[in-house]
Amino acid sequence: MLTLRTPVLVLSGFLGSGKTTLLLRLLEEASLRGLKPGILMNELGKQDVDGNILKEHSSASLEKLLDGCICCSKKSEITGSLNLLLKKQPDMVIIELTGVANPEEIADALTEPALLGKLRLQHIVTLLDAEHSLEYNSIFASDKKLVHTLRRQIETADYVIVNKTDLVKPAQLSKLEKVIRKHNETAQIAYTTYSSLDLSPFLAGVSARTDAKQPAVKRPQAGKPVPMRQPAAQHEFQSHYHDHDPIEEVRSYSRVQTLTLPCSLTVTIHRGQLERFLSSWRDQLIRAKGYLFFKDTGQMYLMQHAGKRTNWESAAYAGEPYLVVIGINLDVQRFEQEWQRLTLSN
Ligand SMILES: Nc1nc2c(ncn2[C@@H]2O[C@H](COP(=O)(O)OP(=O)(O)OP(=O)(O)O)[C@@H](O)[C@H]2O)c(=O)[nH]1
Repeated sequence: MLTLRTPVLVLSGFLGSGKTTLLLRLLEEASLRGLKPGILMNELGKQDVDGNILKEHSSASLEKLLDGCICCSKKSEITGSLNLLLKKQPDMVIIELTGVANPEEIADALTEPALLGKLRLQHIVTLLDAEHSLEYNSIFASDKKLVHTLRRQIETADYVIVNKTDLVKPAQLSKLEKVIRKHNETAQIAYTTYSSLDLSPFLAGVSARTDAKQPAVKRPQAGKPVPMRQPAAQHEFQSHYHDHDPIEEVRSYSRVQTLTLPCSLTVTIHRGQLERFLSSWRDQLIRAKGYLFFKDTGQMYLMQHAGKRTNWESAAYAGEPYLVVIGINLDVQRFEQEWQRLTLSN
């Protein structure tokens, strides 16, 4: 049977940048296209404000992770929530992150064994508040982790939406564009009010599983659609696409790629070799992890590689070993070739 992974659209951006406003527009557009999205919402507080707004506007399936950031305290719960959503067979999953979440952590969570092969990261969309974004670095200077997270929100996005343009002068937008380009040369940039833009790119390739019609959702506050700006590097951006799974039909255009590589039990590479291999890719690697069996110790290990560090833990995992790699603008083809060379020559 042909199994298609459910496409995932991640909405990131600092508090108040316009994520929920965009989500409501996406739900409206999805409804017009007869699509049934599932939504995972994460809020920092115990009060589910956005979830309540959403319920008023749409009947889309909703899972909530309240009172903690999805990429920190709630990380372990993502798998359960996404599996619950998947039971409702959505045509796509939209994840709205808290303002302080790092989207790469979500890419990481999607590679958990319980989700492997079920979901495909399609796009990471980051919203920026045109009025305040430029001030964040100085306002939050003492909070290095937050400054890093806000930068990663820009770096990992394949679409950056500069929202609330009604509140600023054009000169502010030029400054913002320079900052975006400093951190991300290839993302498509759109300038919007009330997150209003052509949403086709986010829903392209998503098709309905059932004939079930979703009730229409109400429009959020009106704003004129602003066409998506096509940067000169668009062609280059799209060429980063790589369809790893031959039976996969839904393409991913995300800058963040996830690769799952088999690593047969008969392979006899050593841990040091694997560490050297991963560190040779450090410029394009965000994370690598997997269950790997090493003949020299006769032991299965859970390997976690992040930054310059690789941790090994013996594991009781009894399935087929594999390596998951998460990269940014990763040369996927070359990575696969080098991986094959390494594992075949041993
Ligand atoms: N003036 C102006 N207000 C906007 C615009 N877009 C959104 N807003 C308002 O800004 C507020 C925050 O918008 P949301 O969509 O809730 O932002 P968010 O990113 O989901 O916020 P958090 O849930 O706090 O992370 C709401 O009151 C919106 O109506 C815009 O383009 N211009």
